[in-house]
Amino acid sequence: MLSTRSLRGVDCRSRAVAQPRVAIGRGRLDIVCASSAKFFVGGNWKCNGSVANVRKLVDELNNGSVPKGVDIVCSPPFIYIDYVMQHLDKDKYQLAAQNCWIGGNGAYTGEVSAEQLQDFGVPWVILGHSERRSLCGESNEVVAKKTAHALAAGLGVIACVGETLDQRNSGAMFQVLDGQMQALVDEVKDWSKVVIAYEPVWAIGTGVVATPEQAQEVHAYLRRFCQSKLGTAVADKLRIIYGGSVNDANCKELSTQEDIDGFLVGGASLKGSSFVTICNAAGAKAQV
Ligand SMILES: O=C(CO)COP(=O)(O)O
Repeated sequence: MLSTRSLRGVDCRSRAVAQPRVAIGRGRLDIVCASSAKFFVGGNWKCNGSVANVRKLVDELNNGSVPKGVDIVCSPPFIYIDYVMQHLDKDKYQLAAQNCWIGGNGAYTGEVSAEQLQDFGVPWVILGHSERRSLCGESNEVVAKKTAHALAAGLGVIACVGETLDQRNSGAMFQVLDGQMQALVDEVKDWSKVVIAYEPVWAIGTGVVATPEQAQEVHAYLRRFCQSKLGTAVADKLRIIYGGSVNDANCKELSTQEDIDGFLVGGASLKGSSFVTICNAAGAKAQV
């Protein structure tokens, strides 16, 4: 099936935009792309949960009706991964870790390697979340090297990027995103198992969600960045998902945006019914 991605006005910022395969009128440049990329919804449980409420959440998720044709990934804290793997309905949900070590196994106390995740059957890992960047000092280069290592170990990577409010307000947003993305471009050879999560730091856990227009502007920018660096084929297939105060009330409108290919959900992923609703909103777009 073919779908259309639009680059409104082909902004700007003097970025080279790869030649579209089809261009049609009204001042909009429409790029026809193969829509083999499934919508993607991740639930990042962060450092939340207890044995009792992880059990409850797993039950709620298993009882929920979620659309086929959407990749849905749950990311519990490491300590609950085994339980979740044993009990979560594998026909509906996949698993992700929230981090992994930058290299292979060895004397790295407290770390979990990508090889161990792969060995244990965890197919995805979230890397470069802003909480790890700010609280654990992970630089763009560290995140990129972790990403390359995890991909080489066979995992899929949800790589997070995003600006702080100060960076946005001071006009440094695109420069910050460029730095985060360029580090990935420098390290990653095969993008087929990468999902980019745009998570503006000011929207994470604040209840202040980006407007659909704000999110779309950045998603389109990130796609153009990838077009110019990696080519149209890679950029069109790359899933760029949005995270930051996504909930069951705002997900539908966000999902209608052209370049929003899914969500990375924090707080609302801890409530089974909300997460299931978000997965279904995404499913509505996936079936368009
Ligand atoms: O950080 C996030 C997902 O990784 C978003 O968190 P919230 O949905 O709680 O804002």
